Amino acid sequence: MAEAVMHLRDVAREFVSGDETLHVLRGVNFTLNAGETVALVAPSGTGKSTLLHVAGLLDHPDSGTVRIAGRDAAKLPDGERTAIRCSEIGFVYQFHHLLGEFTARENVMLPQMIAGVPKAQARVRADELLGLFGLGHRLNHLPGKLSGGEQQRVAIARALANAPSILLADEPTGNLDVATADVVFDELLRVVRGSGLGALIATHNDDLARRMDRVVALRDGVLVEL
Ligand SMILES: Nc1ncnc2c1ncn2[C@@H]1O[C@H](COP(=O)(O)OP(=O)(O)OP(=O)(O)O)[C@@H](O)[C@H]1O
Repeated sequence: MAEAVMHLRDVAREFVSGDETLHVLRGVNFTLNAGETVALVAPSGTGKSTLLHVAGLLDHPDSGTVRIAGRDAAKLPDGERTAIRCSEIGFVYQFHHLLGEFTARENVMLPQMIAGVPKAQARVRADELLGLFGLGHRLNHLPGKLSGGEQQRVAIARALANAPSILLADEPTGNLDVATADVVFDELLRVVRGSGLGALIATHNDDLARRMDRVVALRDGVLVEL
């Protein structure tokens, strides 16, 4: 049986605005297994980012459990949550969010160095990851000198830098033109499948969703399997 890398149970999240309460997540149950790719689909504004942020330990649920690496991370103190996030979770956003004053290589080295990896080792891993995305000739380029597709490839490489067990991605190719999105998405799936981690990837694109192993949809605050 596949090993679960993440387990969400009865996860709820609401936002209060004035005298109105928006129940975005109403009891999400979800298991992500090692080695599987899962598409998260839902109309805009229904809570995909909220769910990814709670699953990625960037936000707290109001109730429920977020089990990662055998522990309920939702209830841990911030320092321990950060440590789990750093070692277990890679996050890719729709916009690359690379640090503009650092080269592609340095952007991929940084999370490793924050995790305590020696500089020389971090550099080897950065070069290896960027090579997997065909960027061996762009190592010393600043993000501003890269194309949109290249920037997003660097952001994906950065998310994988600390060899996480979970990759979470929020519309990772949503900001690219259709042809580039197609290629970058296939590269992402190839590298993810080659590394054996579990990936939950939000997308509005049905064609991209179909390339993944499973598709789940967020409907009225709960996840349903499609
Ligand atoms: N911090 C917040 N405070 C108040 N409301 C919020 C907050 N974060 C999100 N929301 C609301 O929760 C709902 C879900 O937002 P979320 O960003 O998760 O949607 P989404 O499905 O990711 O949308 P999109 O696909 O457009 O990015 C929206 O109505 C949004 O306005």
